[in-house]
Amino acid sequence: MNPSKIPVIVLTGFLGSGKTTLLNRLLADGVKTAVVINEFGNTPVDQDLLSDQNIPMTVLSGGCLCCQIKGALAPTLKNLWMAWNSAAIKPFDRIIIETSGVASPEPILDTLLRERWLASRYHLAAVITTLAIPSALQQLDDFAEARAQVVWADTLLLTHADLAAADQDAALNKRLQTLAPATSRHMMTDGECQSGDRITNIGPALRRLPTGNPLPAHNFASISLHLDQALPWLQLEAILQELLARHPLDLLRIKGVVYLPEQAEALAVQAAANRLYPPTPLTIRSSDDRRGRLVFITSGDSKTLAEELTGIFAGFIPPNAIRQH
Ligand SMILES: Nc1nc2c(ncn2[C@@H]2O[C@H](COP(=O)(O)OP(=O)(O)OP(=O)(O)O)[C@@H](O)[C@H]2O)c(=O)[nH]1
Repeated sequence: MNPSKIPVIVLTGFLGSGKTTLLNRLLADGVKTAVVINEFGNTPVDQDLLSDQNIPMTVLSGGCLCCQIKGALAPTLKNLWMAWNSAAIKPFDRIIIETSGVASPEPILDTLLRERWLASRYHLAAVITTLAIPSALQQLDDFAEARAQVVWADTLLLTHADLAAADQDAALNKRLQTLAPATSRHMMTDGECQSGDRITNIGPALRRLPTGNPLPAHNFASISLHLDQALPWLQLEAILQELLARHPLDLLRIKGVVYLPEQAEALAVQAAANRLYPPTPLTIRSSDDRRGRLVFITSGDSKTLAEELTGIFAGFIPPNAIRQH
């Protein structure tokens, strides 16, 4: 690694596979880090899920860094470099870019490696891809983006190991042996390597240059809504479970920040691969307006889903509170 360049880690992986969970672990490892978070939905949520809110953080939402908002990456990295270069005490020693869950990493790597201004100031230290063991095989079958995330990885982190059956581990490893035979793999639970290895100690493999052949356009849509009124958890949980049951294949991700009438703190709400996770309390922030927000990512018919959401949440959302893209 060239010590005069700022290292960049690209953290990618399919929707809900554990990128933000891992990012929180990496932020706790003591290296001063600036974070660039890319979210597909136009109502960002991830920044509220980070345990450290006092770091340089840029949120690029409403599309993927690999396509719709690809042009935003270079100016963001230029601004970060200007801030870094002009500071007597360096505000960060590395950058982690968390891609959206439906991003293909190749165009992002292309920007980092081929844009001369960036390539002379930044060093691509690693491409880390998370895959949730219980759902990864299906996602690899269904989505070219999930396959691209594996193919471009230096390190594959097989997450949700605590929820995986032994035959799921074996089947996924067999598939990865074909897709990316030379790439190291590590089992993870809640952002921790089961082997005890530190993720940042895992070096990159030989890097290929991107080919410049982009994947076909994404077939995903996101719907976001703002909740004017706090819903009791039991009611919200029943609504979300019902939605997941009605859309077992196409409703790929739900995430959001909600408020309950019975509780002061906001709660992070998460569902992926048809599993609703227990909600987790977030620290109270001065900017809290006690308006909840939920983001739904679908590979199905977003118009129908938006109509369904309007019906289900009627009474809790103001008019025109649902946005699609
Ligand atoms: N049981 C279990 N849950 C996990 C593990 N890793 C992550 N999760 C949970 O899975 C859900 C999704 O994790 P995130 O880290 O937000 O996933 P992500 O890849 O950042 O999601 P997107 O950015 O929306 O694509 C959260 O509720 C996490 O707490 C794990 O190893 N085991």
